[in-house]
Amino acid sequence: MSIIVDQLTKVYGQQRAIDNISFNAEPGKILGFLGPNGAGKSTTMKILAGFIPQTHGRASVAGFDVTGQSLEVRRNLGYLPEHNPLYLDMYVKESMEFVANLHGVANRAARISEVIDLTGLGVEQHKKIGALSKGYRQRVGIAQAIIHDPKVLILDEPTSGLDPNQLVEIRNLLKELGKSKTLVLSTHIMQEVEAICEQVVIINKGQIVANDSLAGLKESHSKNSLEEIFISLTSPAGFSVD
Ligand SMILES: Nc1ncnc2c1ncn2[C@@H]1O[C@H](COP(=O)(O)OP(=O)(O)OP(=O)(O)O)[C@@H](O)[C@H]1O
Repeated sequence: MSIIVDQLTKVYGQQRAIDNISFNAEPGKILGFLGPNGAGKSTTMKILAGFIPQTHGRASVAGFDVTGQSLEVRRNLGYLPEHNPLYLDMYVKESMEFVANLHGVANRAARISEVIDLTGLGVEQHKKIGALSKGYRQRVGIAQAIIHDPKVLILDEPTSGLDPNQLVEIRNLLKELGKSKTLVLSTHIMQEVEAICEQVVIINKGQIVANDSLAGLKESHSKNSLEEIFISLTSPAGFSVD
């Protein structure tokens, strides 16, 4: 397993943002990490990326412990944080060079143009990031996450802000990346999960309420769409879709 989350808990002050959660992810099976606003998705992803420490429990990425082996974790992980923080004053290509340098990427120039092509940044590559539209900024974030060709990708809402054409392109890219890599992505777009994810983990109020294959989840809840299943598992008591 390339990602192992084992009884992980994060407490902020009085609040348990995630509460004793466990799940695994493996290469070749894109895992959709779903949950309502505030459920604990970003918190979990930040712990996996070594950005914040957990309160209890363990997690590993590519066989390395996120607490004790964070350098090895970073080498093997591409992470797109929520809100995609970028240096707005940098030019697109300059920012790619900066990140490629940090990772010690070999054949830098060739790899940068390969990733610019893969993420469809070609036409915008000479602009400053601050001058890009939201969708193109999102592409830069994805490009930076994959520049070092990591084994594991954790992408927090990678398609947020994309128009329908861009959505299709980026989904195809993610699908391609997910064939060989371990890919976990969070999204609020159920259609996206249906289109590219094989595994689904749903978290609600810090606790896991579903962990199954997409097909298995549909079979065990005699509901037609993932949206209906999501609502039945996460909506406040008394609300359901009929
Ligand atoms: N630094 C922090 N300090 C205190 N509470 C926090 C902090 N970060 C997150 N939380 C709380 O932890 C809970 C989980 O937040 P998190 O960002 O992980 O949710 P999420 O599932 O990613 O939500 P969204 O879909 O809205 O992005 C929320 O109630 C949030 O307010």
